[in-house]
Amino acid sequence: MTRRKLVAGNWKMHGSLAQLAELDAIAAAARANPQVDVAICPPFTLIAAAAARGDLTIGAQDSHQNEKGAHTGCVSAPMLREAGAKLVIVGHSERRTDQRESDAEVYAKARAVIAAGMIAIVCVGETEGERDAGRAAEVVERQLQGSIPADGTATQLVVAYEPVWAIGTGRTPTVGDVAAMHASIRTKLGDMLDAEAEGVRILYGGSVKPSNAAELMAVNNVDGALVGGASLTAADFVPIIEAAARA
Ligand SMILES: O=C(CO)COP(=O)(O)O
Repeated sequence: MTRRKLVAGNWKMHGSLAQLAELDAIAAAARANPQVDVAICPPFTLIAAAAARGDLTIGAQDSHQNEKGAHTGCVSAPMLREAGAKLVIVGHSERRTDQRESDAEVYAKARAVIAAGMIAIVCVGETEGERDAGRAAEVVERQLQGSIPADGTATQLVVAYEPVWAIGTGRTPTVGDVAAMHASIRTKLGDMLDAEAEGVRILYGGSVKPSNAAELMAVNNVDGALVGGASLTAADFVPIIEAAARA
């Protein structure tokens, strides 16, 4: 099956109204490469302004699992949808660490995002210690088992494999290690989702840059990228979009 590649930028806690000017060239690159899906996930405060431009798919970086309620400081999936978000990252390792999010919470958030009519990008990935101990595949399989809704909503599901030790470090796994992990994720998704697993895109994330994007995007079962630092400027992000388009 051919899966459309998705290149999504995660701005994390970066950006400003002024920085939305970067979206001019990013949206132009998205238009010039229609075979690739492109999205930017800015902080909550910028979602509405970014989406109002109308020229680029905009997402969010987290969602509460409930639709509404007494949860000071939180934002729900229907609120994100109303602001213009089309997809939501859930279970990023920074939230699993900083906010101590469990697989069960990530599962609930993914379900909320899907129920609100958006795409959930569910992040998984091992720490360096887990990889060194030979447990990377086992850890990722456990995260998938606990965080992925397996109830017939696979068309709104994307998985992002982000090895924690590769995020923001400039280090990446070997192409062989990425291929092995993405194949093992595909197999696990097959166990959980049956035939629908073939349509689920598996993104690679962690120090994706213009210089390594082409080789990463060419790996079997790599259906795009979740990009942090290199998504903050069009100068870095556009070549990654172009590499995905050529892969
Ligand atoms: O965490 C990431 C995307 O969600 C990856 O971040 P970097 O691309 O900055 O390594």
